[in-house]
Amino acid sequence: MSYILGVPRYANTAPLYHFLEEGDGLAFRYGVPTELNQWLLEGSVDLSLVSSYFYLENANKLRPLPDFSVADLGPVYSVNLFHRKPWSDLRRIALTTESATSVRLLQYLLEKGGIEAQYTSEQGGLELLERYDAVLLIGDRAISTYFGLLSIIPESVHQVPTEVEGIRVTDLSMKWFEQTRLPFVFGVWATRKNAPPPPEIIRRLRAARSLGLGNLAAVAGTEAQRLNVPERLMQHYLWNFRYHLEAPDRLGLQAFAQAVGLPYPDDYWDV
Ligand SMILES: C=C(O[C@@H]1C=C(C(=O)O)C=C[C@H]1O)C(=O)O
Repeated sequence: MSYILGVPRYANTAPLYHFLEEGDGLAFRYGVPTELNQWLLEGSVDLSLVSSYFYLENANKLRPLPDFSVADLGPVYSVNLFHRKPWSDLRRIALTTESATSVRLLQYLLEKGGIEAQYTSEQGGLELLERYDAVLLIGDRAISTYFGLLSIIPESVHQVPTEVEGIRVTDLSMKWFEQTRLPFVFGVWATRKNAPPPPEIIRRLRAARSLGLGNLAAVAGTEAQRLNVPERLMQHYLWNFRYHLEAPDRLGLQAFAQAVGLPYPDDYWDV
């Protein structure tokens, strides 16, 4: 019987699993974050990336690893609200079905700005702007859509446009940073509370992460090809993430819990 790891098939987690080998008691199950969240809770995966919001909601049943995250400080580039109207005029919003965290983050940011919007879960891309004021995309789809709008890849991050041909791109993580000056944690890796993670598996995960981050060009090359975007863009996208749930990230997670009215358990596996 293999230990089953829930893995999102997103470029942003590739540095963690690119060098992780299946076999020898370990198997992968791929899904989008909303699927992984449910699979972990119901027991069809043993250890998984979960949306940070889902973890906070289910903290009585789940416990995270102490040092694994998908987080960033400032822009993330792949949790994007695409819209034509200004932020304050947004009323009807189409939401990705893949995410728990960013949906809640968006609602929080709009409510905080006194904006009352209607939210509908939809699968799709920019064509949804024909029927909605805004569309929220995450992960690979958000990166591909953003790249699709750019005619050139800027030399400097300060030249990345936030509006192209009338379509505005609001990076939710950047908005969070402007308000809090803290990192934002999109995902953590967790098990069910009654099923501690085997130390040997964690050792393999940490070794794979070291290799992935140490050989980021190789990871970025594979992911750039898969998504058909330039390697330079993929490299910058990946090195911008924070994968170790360090003290500032935990503060960010705590602030997010507070923002959405959930307790912050501060309870991690000692592994
Ligand atoms: C930053 C991202 O992180 C992902 C977003 C998640 C969410 O919003 O629920 C969960 C896990 C992360 O891998 C992204 O996909 O763009």
